[in-house]
Amino acid sequence: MSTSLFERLGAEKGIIKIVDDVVEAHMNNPVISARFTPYLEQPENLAKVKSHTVNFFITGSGGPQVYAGRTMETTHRGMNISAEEYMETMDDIFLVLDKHGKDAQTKKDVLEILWSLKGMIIGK
Ligand code: HEM
Repeated sequence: MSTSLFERLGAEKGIIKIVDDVVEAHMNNPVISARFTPYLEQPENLAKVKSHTVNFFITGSGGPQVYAGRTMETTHRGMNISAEEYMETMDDIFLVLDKHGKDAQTKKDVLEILWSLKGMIIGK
């Protein structure tokens, strides 16, 4: 029997660590940091966005259905996110998955999810 992506990402604990590291990587990525550094001044808001993102990946990877945040289109509407910025977020995510020792199949599964979301996030 194959292990779910949720399990391979380390279940809730593993996903929390991955999201923490990805957000830190975004804060340090010069192409997209301006989108994220303002949240350093709003710790409560940052915690809420992080917790929604953790729940989004728990739900989307085959864990319990817990996502209660907004849709991807609603969340990113008005941000006018470019394809380049989207590629940078993906790069950050894959560097973190490498750092956490995730295998090629796991990264492929994550890539499939991110690829399917791009039309809901870019240029809105
Ligand atoms: C790679 C695919 C992406 C996924 C899966 C994703 C997912 C999410 C999720 C789940 C939230 C929280 C929604 C909520 O709190 O209701 C969020 C918020 C946010 N995302 Fe994304 N996102 C992606 C790409 C991007 C990109 C490319 C940018 C900009 C460079 C971006 C900027 C933001 C910002 C600034 C927020 C906070 C919005 C707020 O405070 O209202 N996201 N994202």
